[in-house]
Amino acid sequence: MELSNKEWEIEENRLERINGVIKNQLNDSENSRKKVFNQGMQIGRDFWDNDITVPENSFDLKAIVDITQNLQAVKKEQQKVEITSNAIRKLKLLQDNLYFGRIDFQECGIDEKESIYIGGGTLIDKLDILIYDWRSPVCGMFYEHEMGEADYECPEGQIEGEITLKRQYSISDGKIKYMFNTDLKIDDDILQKSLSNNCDENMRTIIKSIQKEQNRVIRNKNEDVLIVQGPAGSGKTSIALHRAAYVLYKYRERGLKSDNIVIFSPNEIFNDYISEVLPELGENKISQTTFMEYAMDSLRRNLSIEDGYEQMEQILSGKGSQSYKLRRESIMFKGNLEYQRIIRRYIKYLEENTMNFKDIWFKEWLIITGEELNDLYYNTYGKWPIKHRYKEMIKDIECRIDQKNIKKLRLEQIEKELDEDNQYCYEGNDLIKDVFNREMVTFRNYIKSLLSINEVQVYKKLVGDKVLFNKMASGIELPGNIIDILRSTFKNLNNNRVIFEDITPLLYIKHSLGNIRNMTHIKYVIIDEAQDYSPFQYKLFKQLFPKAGFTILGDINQSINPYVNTLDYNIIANIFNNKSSNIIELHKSYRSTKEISEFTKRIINNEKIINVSRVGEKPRLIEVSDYEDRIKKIKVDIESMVKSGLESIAIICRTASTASKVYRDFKGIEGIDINLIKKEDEKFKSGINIAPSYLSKGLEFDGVIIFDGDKHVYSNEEERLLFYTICTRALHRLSIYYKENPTKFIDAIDDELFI
Ligand SMILES: Nc1ncnc2c1ncn2[C@@H]1O[C@H](COP(=O)(O)OP(=O)(O)OP(=O)(O)O)[C@@H](O)[C@H]1O
Repeated sequence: MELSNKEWEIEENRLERINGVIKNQLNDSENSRKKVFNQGMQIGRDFWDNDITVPENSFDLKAIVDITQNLQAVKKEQQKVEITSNAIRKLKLLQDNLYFGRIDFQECGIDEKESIYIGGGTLIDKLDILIYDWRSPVCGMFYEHEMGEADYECPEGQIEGEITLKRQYSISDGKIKYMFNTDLKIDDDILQKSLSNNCDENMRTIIKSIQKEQNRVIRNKNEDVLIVQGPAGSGKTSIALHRAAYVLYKYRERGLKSDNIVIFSPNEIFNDYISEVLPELGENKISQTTFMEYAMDSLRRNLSIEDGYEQMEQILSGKGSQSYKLRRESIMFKGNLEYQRIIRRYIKYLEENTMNFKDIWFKEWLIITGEELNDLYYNTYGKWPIKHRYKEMIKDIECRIDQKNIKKLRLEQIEKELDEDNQYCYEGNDLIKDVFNREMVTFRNYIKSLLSINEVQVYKKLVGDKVLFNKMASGIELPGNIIDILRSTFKNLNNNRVIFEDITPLLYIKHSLGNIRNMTHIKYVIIDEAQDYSPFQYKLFKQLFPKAGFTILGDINQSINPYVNTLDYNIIANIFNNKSSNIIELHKSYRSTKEISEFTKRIINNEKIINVSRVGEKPRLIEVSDYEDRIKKIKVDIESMVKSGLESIAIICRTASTASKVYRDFKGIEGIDINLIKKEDEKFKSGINIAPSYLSKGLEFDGVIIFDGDKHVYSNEEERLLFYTICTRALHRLSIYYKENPTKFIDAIDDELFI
């Protein structure tokens, strides 16, 4: 709807006021930052000029108080600088993206209606709220309601009323480029415009066009466990990050900070890709990690640990062999909850049954009897994890060494022994003390080795002892080749090798023994690509983060590893059975054009997926005669994509070894600047990339070229979801290359859906 000149004038005047207010606030903040910075510098200078130092080992109370006070003052000034710098950063962000929406809301029982302008942050001038943060309760109505009756919940309760106007804006360089009234949902112009853009090197925020179903996840009231299933491109990662921003906003007053939130994502490249969303939303970066990074930090340094990609590569390349079958069974068995039960029983067994301590002597002195040790282990400290019991028992032994006056007695004894033996010639007590200290080091090391527990040894004992394993597994159905699985697990552990599916049991054992601390400071955990974690991994997450709420987002149809998937979100909900959980399903997909989306949803035969995106070209199936022809045709394809304005293009190969070969072949071609995505990469580069299938997950590209969409390459039914996942990475163009026959996964797709 065209807006009148009068309307334009009103809006432009208001915008001018806002620009002025921001400019003034920025000036004030800059000045106050300078001031506090100078104050801080002055305190620092005085500190050094007055030479306030405390001599080493001094107990001069006045000097210590002086120094502490000065340090506190410097710290306070630093905090003030940080606060003003943050305010400046937020104001600048707001200046660049003022506001994008407005609703006029007439609250029931109140005469005056209020115009609420919605932007990336809050702007207040005196008592007037000029821009509302998109996360504030009242702004929820912008995403949730159309014109007419509307309500929202705020700390004071439910507010009801009517939306009498809904307007959207495009503002840049402090000027309104366009604006329009809309009584529709926000999946119109602004959304379409945003979706038709090329993708960036970094993921973007979507606050201007968050959709109703997405908003319900972002603002969901369930703070315990929220599980979201959504098709490829439904905005799960975007939602995850916007939810983190929302939670930070909502609980800021309760002290929630960005370092209390952690997000688990599939790999470092993906971490880099999403890293700018929160800063763009005015928040500090939250801690982003991968399961593998966590495992590497937590397990022993001397272990050689396989990552999920090596596991994946083995699954993709070892089909049919005996070792492949064993591996498949091992992955499936070790990821499930039955295996976790076996290990839980085993830990309990260790805690309750196995110890039979012997008397401990130092030379001729009995320090503690086996009976006393048993009593400490099973009774005094019996409620604690084994590691903590040992720690306390070592403290008790130390006490007894003191109580029994062992040092004095032994020093006398050593002196006597040395005197009796004429070959020693010494003066003073140094030699005697040295001898005693050495003896004590040896004794303490012996105690430590006696009272320590190592997760690898513990795990090895379980898988290396068939009788013990069967006892722990009683009543649990085991795979037919369990003996081989156990044998190979034992062999690996014996060689200090941990294969990917053994990481979770090992971490679980380590945690249960008390060798990993709970991360109680983490209050919110976000797990993206949730379908890639096994039920056992969820058990571990629950243990590691006992004080956290969870948002878990995934797509069952993108389970690229057929043997590690959660299959059913109810299983996850059950795992967190002490917390309330909600499962929300999304149905709309935004990433790909209608044509690509129609094509891809038929790969998995899922008619429920609704595409809200723009029109584009149909996917193309391209036959080649041989390898050279494939490279030649792909080169032409890339050139045509670049010519039509696409900026990021991915050639996706099934395995890493094919990707490396193709990369080498393309590297030699003039005029094409190409990058190979490797699992150890930490940065995501836009442009033309070659990637193995499993590393492209979560990412998106303007154009996607499936390098080896041949019948014999993607032949195994278990890889259907992998094929679906890689095709759904495309925004605007999708080409699938094959020789002789394409993969059977497209057999059921109507001919008119591709060219
Ligand atoms: N409401 C929205 N407004 C604008 N763009 C959106 C919206 N929702 C999603 N998008 C865009 O759609 C694309 C897909 O989003 P995202 O990667 O978050 O989806 P996903 O569900 O995590 O995908 P996948 O499971 O396939 O990895 C992104 O480019 C994102 O910016």
